Amino acid sequence: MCTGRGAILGDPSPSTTKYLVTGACGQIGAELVPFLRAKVGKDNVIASDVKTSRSMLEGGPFAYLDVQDRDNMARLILENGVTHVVHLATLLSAVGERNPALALKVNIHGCQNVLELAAQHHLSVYAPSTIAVFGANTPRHATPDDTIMRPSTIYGITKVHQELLGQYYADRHGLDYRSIRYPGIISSKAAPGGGTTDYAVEIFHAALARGAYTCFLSGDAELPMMHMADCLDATYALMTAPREALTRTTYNVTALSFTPAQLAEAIARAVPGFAIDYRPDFRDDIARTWPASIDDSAARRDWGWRHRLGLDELVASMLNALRPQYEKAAAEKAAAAAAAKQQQQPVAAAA
Ligand SMILES: NC(=O)c1ccc[n+]([C@@H]2O[C@H](COP(=O)([O-])OP(=O)(O)OC[C@H]3O[C@@H](n4cnc5c(N)ncnc54)[C@H](O)[C@@H]3O)[C@@H](O)[C@H]2O)c1
Ligand SMILES: C[C@@H](O)[C@H](N)C(=O)O
Repeated sequence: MCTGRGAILGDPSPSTTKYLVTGACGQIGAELVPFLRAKVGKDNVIASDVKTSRSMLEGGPFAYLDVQDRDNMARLILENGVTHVVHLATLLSAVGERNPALALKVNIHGCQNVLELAAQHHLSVYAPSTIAVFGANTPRHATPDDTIMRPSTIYGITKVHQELLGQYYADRHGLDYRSIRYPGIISSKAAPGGGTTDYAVEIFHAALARGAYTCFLSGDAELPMMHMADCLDATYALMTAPREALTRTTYNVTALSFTPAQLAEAIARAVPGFAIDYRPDFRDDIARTWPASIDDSAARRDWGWRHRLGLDELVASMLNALRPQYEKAAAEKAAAAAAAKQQQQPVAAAA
């Protein structure tokens, strides 16, 4: 049996659209799921993952789904009348290098299951790709959409596979498959899941907690980046763009590029005395193979992509979002220390 709706991503009308989001509890899903629910109604977005959180359970429908389990994925799709799959379940670059066998299984089989079921049941698919599809012999500056793709990480290899397979299903089966090659995504809600660009989130927590950060990339490792607010806007813009406006299945998208040293300087302007030092590890070697900047002119031309946050706005947004939790923690710590001191005083006086 097919659900047979022939859904297209460009038609997000609340009455016909039902999203299944895989890997929904990760850095991007934790914000994309509420964002989509605000657009199409909470019951029309089924979140799924192999882990969960209180906010995910309270926010709307949630199902356990290991993307390697094709039968369970099929059951969820058919029982819920799913029309669109947003496929986020992936092992990122650093965790992928630590466990390549698992990354191959989750990333390759997960993507194959999504695409096969989508073709069979006439669903649409949005599945992000990444700058990790590029490699050491790709042009590093203003990297175009179509260029050399010989990645050095298992993550990058699985994402090239995803891009090619998505294109294949679009060509051979008319599948509405859409993808953005995200740069590093910077956000304040969920922690990043183990990538090379994670430093650009960790640094804000360290600045507020300790006023100092030891970076696992070198100071001059320039990479393309984007704030989550821009990531959500770009994602929804591509998902809802009219199909006839699109000239490709996978688009480069970026907002800005910076090095760890430049980010640290911008943070120090807002957190006086903030200091950074560098202890590069294997992730620095990965970063050296990725683009420093991206040409996203096709996205800007075809579906009107425009980013909103530059470096200073991004830094201000992250610090404003995170500061209350660190101020609360500091106040609680001070209150606990004062209470402990008070308890000790009568003992000291009696002695
Ligand atoms: N965050 C970024 O900076 C970034 C950049 C480029 C591309 N992307 C892409 O965006 C997508 C989402 O990335 P993210 O940053 O949210 O990743 P993440 O690591 O934060 O989240 C991935 C989620 O997948 C889940 N997962 C792992 N194995 C699973 C399995 N077998 N079945 C089901 N779920 C499983 C994890 O529990 C986790 O919640 C990925 O396709 C990634 O390649 C992310
Ligand atoms: C860039 C991206 O795909 C992810 N943030 C990683 O570093 O692995």
